[in-house]
Amino acid sequence: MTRVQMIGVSKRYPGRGKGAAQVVAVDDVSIDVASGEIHAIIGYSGAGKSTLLRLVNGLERASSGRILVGDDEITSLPEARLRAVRGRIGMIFQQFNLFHSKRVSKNVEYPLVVAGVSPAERKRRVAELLDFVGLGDKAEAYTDQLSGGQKQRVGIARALATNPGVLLADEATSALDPQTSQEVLALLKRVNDEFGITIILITHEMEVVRGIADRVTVMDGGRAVEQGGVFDVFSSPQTTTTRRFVSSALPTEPQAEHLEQLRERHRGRLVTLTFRDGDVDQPVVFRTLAERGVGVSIVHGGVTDVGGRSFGKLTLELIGDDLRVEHAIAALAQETDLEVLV
Ligand SMILES: Nc1ncnc2c1ncn2[C@@H]1O[C@H](COP(=O)(O)OP(=O)(O)OP(=O)(O)O)[C@@H](O)[C@H]1O
Repeated sequence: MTRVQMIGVSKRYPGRGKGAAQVVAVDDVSIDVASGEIHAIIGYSGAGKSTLLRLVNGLERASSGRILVGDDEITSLPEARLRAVRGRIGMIFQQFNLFHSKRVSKNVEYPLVVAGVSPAERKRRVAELLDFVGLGDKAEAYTDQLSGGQKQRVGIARALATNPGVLLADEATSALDPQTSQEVLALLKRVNDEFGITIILITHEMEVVRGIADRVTVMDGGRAVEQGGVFDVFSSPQTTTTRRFVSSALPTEPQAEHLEQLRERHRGRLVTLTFRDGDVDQPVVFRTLAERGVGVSIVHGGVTDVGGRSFGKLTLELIGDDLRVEHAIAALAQETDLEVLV
């Protein structure tokens, strides 16, 4: 069980070219990842995600701030000690980073050879790991004979070989099709559930966060701009970056252009209701409208699952006499999160 603490971490690179300003890739980021948590770091290209991950496993040194992995302070360890600590930090990559000319078993065995494990124990462990990732029958195959999903399974088996307390995943499912991506995410969830391994995954895909993460940090321009439980962050986004992510994967209110089209087809009043994990009883909404003699049709939105809780935005067209519609809106506004689209 391993906690990972990043405290005020920054990484600055010298500017490229004479007189160029330095690049602040990571800017005063603090993230406290609890032992056994799955923490997603999300952000667009250039936000500083990969740099932060390289600082956590000590591949690069932070310019300032502290990083602790369990009891080891990565930011102050000499290189020789860092090598030992890296054995307790597994890592998987978007492009899998396997040895293509080697058999699957040799890829998985490699970290055990480096760690000086005996041949008999290596053989036992490799068989156990390949069984765990569902590739027990592929031990003698060459990795370039495998599909993308199978290659990532080999990557996961290799990352687990030395029993790490933490697994770092760098865009681990970005090169995979949606179905295979879901299978790999399910495997990562098993790694977390069965071995209690803390997982930090960086991604630009909302589906990854929505599917398996407990908490999320949103990065933008090197800074952590939002942080918290997945449901809390995505159901009430505070920054433009988070809102853009949310709108790519969760139901939203119709955006300006779409709203125009909706108005052409729907002449009644348009309102958007937000539902957060059962805080509003949907039947109550429809009963309130019916009791007030207001007709309703759903014109946009939906309800979906975020971090195991339900979240939705429904845009409704309210149809009927103006006064009745006004009263219905006033009544709903008392009980729900309602926005009148003007
Ligand atoms: N070695 C380096 N030297 C100079 N600048 C760098 C270096 N590594 C990263 N950067 C810069 O730091 C910023 C953050 O890059 P980083 O790769 O960490 O972002 P990212 O969020 O992981 O994006 P991507 O998903 O595209 O990799 C970028 O502006 C990048 O150009």
